Amino acid sequence: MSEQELKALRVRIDSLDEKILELISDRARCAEEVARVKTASLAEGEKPVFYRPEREAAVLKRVMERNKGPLGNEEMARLFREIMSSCLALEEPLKVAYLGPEGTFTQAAAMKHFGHAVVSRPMAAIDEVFREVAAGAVNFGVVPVENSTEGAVSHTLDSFLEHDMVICGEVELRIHHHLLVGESTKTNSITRIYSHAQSLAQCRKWLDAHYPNVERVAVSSNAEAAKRVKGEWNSAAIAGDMAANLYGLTRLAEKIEDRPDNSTRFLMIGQQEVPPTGDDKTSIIVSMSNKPGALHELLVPFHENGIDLTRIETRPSRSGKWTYVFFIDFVGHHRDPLIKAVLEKISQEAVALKVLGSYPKAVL
Ligand SMILES: O=C(O)C(=O)C[C@]1(C(=O)O)C=C[C@@H](O)C=C1
Repeated sequence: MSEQELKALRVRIDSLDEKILELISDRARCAEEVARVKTASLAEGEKPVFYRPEREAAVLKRVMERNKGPLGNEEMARLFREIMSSCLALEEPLKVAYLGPEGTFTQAAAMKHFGHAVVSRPMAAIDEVFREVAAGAVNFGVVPVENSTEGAVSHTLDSFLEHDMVICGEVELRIHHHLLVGESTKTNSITRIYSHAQSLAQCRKWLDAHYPNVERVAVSSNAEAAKRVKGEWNSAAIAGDMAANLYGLTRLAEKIEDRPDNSTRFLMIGQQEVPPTGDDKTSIIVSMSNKPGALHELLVPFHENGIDLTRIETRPSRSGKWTYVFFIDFVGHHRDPLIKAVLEKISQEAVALKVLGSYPKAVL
């Protein structure tokens, strides 16, 4: 390519950037207007609802449907995700608590769902995320709920039993783990590997093969593991890209998770109900009496009405020995007439039924 051609293309890019800049600013002014309209039309004592997950899902889907390339759908939606995040911040800067410290996969999930224009607050434990949301100190919380290799995150499920929370969104993240070392680590003298228990379990076979005699130390998060390794000459950490970059660690081995499709699903929790979008999921907790056939009774109405169950998890109820609750996710919104009828049928048989929330299926 000649210098001349390159120059001409850059002139074109500059001119397109000016147009994009103008359009984004127009869009941002629209969002300011939206905020004004939302505030003006309130009944007395009512608070404005600026964040609208159902609308955000529709905007992102529309972008993906209309995209003709060369950028891929996910890439294009990610750019619009950030534009919308900044527009929302003009209306109201969202405060989001997540399972910290900084650099966790949960933080990456929060950014993937809300974009980067939020005020994010790392919490030391899952329960603290729930408490921060319940206290109204933040608008939303982000917690991991299940991993494709290791199953349910029981701390999260148990927290739902203790707090009244509304699930308003979900996001899935492909999880890649790396073996990380600090500048002072002597790589052939590693005697200890830190990570979160879930991450150690997700890399069990790789560790058995490569570091069979090295002590595996479970810590509160993989970002915490990365933090510890910094000054220790004989240890390594298993963590992801965000933690590696944040703590300036070197990747001794990359993508060491046992399953290449290793993914984690995260939930957004808050106090706000989300209206139907036509492509939603619902999460409920049900406790049944401890009698033969109880689980069968619970599942029949879903089967008879052709409702797609996406997950069922059992946990001790914490209110009696050997009594259990079922966490169930299914496709549909609790305001859909069919789902309403099924939930009514189940509540006739159940000891207790609680709808944790209906929310748009993850778009990104
Ligand atoms: O449509 C709205 O209600 C808006 O507030 C606008 C907008 C957007 O930028 O598109 C911003 C924030 C909401 O979460 C959803 C959409």
